[in-house]
Amino acid sequence: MAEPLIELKGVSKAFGSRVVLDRIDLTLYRGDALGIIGPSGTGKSTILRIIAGLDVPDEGEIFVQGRQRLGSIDDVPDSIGIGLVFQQSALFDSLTVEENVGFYLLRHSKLSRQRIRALVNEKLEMVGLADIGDRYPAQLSGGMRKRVSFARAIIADPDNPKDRPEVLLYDEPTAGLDPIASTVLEDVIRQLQCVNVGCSSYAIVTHQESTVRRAVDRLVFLYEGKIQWEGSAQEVQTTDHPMIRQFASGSTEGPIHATG
Ligand SMILES: Nc1ncnc2c1ncn2[C@@H]1O[C@H](COP(=O)(O)OP(=O)(O)OP(=O)(O)O)[C@@H](O)[C@H]1O
Repeated sequence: MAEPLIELKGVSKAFGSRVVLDRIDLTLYRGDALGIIGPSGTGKSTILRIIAGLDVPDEGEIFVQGRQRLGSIDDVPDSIGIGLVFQQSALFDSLTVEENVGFYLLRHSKLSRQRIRALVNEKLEMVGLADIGDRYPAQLSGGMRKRVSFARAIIADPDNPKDRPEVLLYDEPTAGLDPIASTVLEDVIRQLQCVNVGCSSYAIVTHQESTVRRAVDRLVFLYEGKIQWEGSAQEVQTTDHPMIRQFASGSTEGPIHATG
């Protein structure tokens, strides 16, 4: 049995009077490629923020490698690194792509500029954007900016293994990308899981069928604050669970109510 890295037990979260998560139990195991799916506004990003320690639940417990986390990441650092790849790509407009991707290493590592440049180029190549290091964000398409911010999120100091998160959380990494660019990122996500020893598990929030197919092994379906269904990425195609069938077909008829 794989080692549980992060466990949410009875986790609830409300914003004002709106209960977004209602006593959720969810475990992320070592080696997991977990997909979190569900209609918009059902709390998928909130779960990622709670796992990352950026948000604190109103109720429930969180265990990281069996040890209870008390408070947020600012209160007590976790025993493992957890990285969150945000949904929105916030690049610095006044910096080049190379400076954006190398931003963290330029400020926080002892690596030479030359080494950082090589690492930046490697990451840009991984996301299919070689040779754009000297451009500025304004000169890129929205999809390119998204891939640059992805490259920035996965760069780490190779001389400092602690710098590389063991758990990566992806919030809609392929949203708005064309099918080929999506495939490139889905492959990178898998590659990071398999190649880098320290980066063995991830959870990914997605609405893209191709991302579920290519980058996910296990899935949970979230609706009305609860995990309504759990299964493998293959089972999502075959299950007769009415919510999954409705969600997969995009029908407005069924147990899921369209929200604004
Ligand atoms: N900081 C906050 N303050 C108030 N409400 C919030 C906050 N964060 C999230 N919410 C609300 O909580 C609900 C769940 O948001 P969340 O972003 O987790 O949903 P989601 O499932 O990731 O949605 P989507 O698929 O559209 O990205 C939404 O109704 C949202 O408006």
